[in-house]
Amino acid sequence: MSLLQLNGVKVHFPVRRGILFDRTVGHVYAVDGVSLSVEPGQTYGLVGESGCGKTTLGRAVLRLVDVTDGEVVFDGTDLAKLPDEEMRRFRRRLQMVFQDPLGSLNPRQNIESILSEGMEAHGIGANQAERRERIRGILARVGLPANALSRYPHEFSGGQRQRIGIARALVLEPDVIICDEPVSALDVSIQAQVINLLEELQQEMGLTYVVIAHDLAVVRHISDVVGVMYLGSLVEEAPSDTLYAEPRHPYTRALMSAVPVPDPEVEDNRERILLTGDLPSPANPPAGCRFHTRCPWKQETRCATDRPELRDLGGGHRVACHWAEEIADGRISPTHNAAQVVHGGHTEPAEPAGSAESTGAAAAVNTGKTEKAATAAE
Ligand SMILES: Nc1ncnc2c1ncn2[C@@H]1O[C@H](COP(=O)(O)OP(=O)(O)OP(=O)(O)O)[C@@H](O)[C@H]1O
Repeated sequence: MSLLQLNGVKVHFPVRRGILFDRTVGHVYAVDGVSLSVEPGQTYGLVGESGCGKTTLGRAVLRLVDVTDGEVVFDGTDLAKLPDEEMRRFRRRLQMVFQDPLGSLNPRQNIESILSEGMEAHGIGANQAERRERIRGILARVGLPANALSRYPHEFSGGQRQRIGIARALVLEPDVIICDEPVSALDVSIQAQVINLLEELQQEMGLTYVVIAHDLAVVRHISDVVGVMYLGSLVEEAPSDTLYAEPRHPYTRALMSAVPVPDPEVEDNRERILLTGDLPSPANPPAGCRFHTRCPWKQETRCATDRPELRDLGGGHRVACHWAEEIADGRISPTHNAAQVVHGGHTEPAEPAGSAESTGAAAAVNTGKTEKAATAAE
């Protein structure tokens, strides 16, 4: 059985107006019907552009924001509708590690006090001496010096502060840790150390992770399963290796094509899908497929009218695109009239504007390549 299962989770924030902010004039559809499951001991990676609802989804699992609709089933109990009093029993078992370690640590508390706080609240340790012993053990395990106990957050480097954030979650002996952009505030040289630490801790303690990140490289390394979010919904989900080898949703393909390849020769020749246009507002999402306004493969039928459900392609690979198979085998090519092909930074216009009806505009100059480089016309 899954340890954590989300069924149709929605988080809609009301947009209020008026002098007293008492008039609801609309909603921000931050999370709009997400279903996924996370198995015990697994890492589920959640990726997507800024504003797609990743953080809100993580916060909804912990009930830090109210769930508008849907279920958050943790270890057999739906947390979404649980009264606050009962939710307290589960709080300890679900912890979060934040992006900005300094911002999430009280600068006036020393490390012992920061780490003791949650333990006291959850009745862990009979007294302070016992709690201190436990904190010492955890600090050593996350690679911090013993004298860290009496020091303050500003005395540590960024990487050390993230280790404190991890220790703060660990002292509560959680089952699930939601890591929200755990390394994006850190130097690249430090990122791998923190990721490795998270992996080691997972193996030793049997932890289950949900790792939220905009950086595909981070998620790839650490995740068993990856879910890609766009404008409040999951558009694709697959075992990590499958997703990276065979991305099926146009948005996932665009995200992947933006990741640089370390080999300069490959990097110079590889093609990229450049998405133009801003992410639409989650307060006013497009009808039909939410990605259709930026999708190079947009079709006249269905895309603007029918919202695609996540459907199973087999082997745990799910995709929310009406045309995933046709795009994959080349039966559908990019359809817009402002296609660009980017070769290692050199931009060449494809067919002249107006050739949209020749649906192979970008494909024509991409013959034999796996990725189609294109920009959306809108
Ligand atoms: N409390 C709130 N009230 C109203 N709107 C909110 C609230 N919290 C988030 N939003 C909106 O919900 C949308 C999703 O935000 P969220 O922070 O979950 O995205 P994200 O993918 O995690 O982005 P980032 O990586 O920038 O944090 C955004 O448009 C955001 O402005």
